[in-house]
Amino acid sequence: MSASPGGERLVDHDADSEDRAVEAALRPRQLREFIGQERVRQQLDLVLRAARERGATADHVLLSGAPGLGKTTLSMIIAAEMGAPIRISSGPAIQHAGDLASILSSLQEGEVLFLDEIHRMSRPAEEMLYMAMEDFRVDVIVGKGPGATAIPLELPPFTLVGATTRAGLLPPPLRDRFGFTAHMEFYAPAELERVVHRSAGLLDVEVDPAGAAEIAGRSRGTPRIANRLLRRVRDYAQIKTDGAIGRETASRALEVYEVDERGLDRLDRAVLQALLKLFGGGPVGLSTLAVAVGEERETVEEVAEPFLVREGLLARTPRGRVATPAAWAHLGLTPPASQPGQPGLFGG
Ligand SMILES: Nc1ncnc2c1ncn2[C@@H]1O[C@H](COP(=O)(O)OP(=O)(O)OP(=O)(O)O)[C@@H](O)[C@H]1O
Repeated sequence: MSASPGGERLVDHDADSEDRAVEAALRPRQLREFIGQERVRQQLDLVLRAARERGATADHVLLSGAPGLGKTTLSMIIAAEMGAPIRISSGPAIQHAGDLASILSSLQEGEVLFLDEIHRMSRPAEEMLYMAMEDFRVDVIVGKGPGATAIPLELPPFTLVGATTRAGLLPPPLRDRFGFTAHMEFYAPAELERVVHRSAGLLDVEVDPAGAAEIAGRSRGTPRIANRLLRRVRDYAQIKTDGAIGRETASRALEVYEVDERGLDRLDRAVLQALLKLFGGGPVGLSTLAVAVGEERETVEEVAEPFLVREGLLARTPRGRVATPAAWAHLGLTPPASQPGQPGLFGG
């Protein structure tokens, strides 16, 4: 997983090393323990149960969705539900067709192969995967130049679970070879509250419903972030209070870590503040905005903006970045009255 620009952020969707160390302990192991994603769960349940009843290997599954929504967890659940072993690798780790051939040729019958970031696989490996998925066969090329020969290699039936941040990043021939595609959505606050309660139980932390709601509301719809905020609030509670987490403790702790009640962190707020206070709400060009907050253009564009756009606080327009009325309200500021004859972009 690539590190985000802009340094370590508590609200980053990607896993840091601490996350990876605890995530294994917090992962649901069975489909019925997996919180939220009702539709995906129901559909997957049917796919897996039907395959089990037929005594067959499950169809290939493509999982798409933002980092931290549970794709790795689901792939492990698929293996567990099928009573099959799992092999984990990722697109960037498979740069040569030979890398893939060696993984495929060592799979056991029915094994689940999880390929994270499958859209980042090299072209030759991708082409080898087409045949492997469809015919459970690969051609291993031996030798070079005119003397090279293709040796066909039969593979045992396996289930490929591919994960990608966007299914649209996949070439259609690859996408079409998955029998089941599931798109994972951001989680609703009530679902994240359940994630917080469940993780608190596993970590042996006491959290009341209001405390869980406070953490869930700041977690950007993402279980990984909910789990991370829970751990930071636990630290605070341990040092500053009796260790139990209620609304007050959660909100004080997250103030210390600069994650506001909507899940914005220092960088997100700096971008909004510059946009509102220095540029009257825009439109302003991305580069100008980046200079104003003292960050790289890419950091503003890739790290801060996606969440601000998703939250309806910022809009990208052909004339530049524009704050929405919700942005003014969130920072407790009043938008300037629009010029006569020049209605605001949002009808103000
Ligand atoms: N539906 C869920 N219920 C409970 N916990 C969840 C759920 N989804 C994810 N989690 C927890 O969130 C953390 C991150 O999940 P996971 O690693 O599966 O995400 P991911 O989508 O694979 O992310 P990445 O693409 O970055 O690898 C894990 O600790 C996992 O236990």
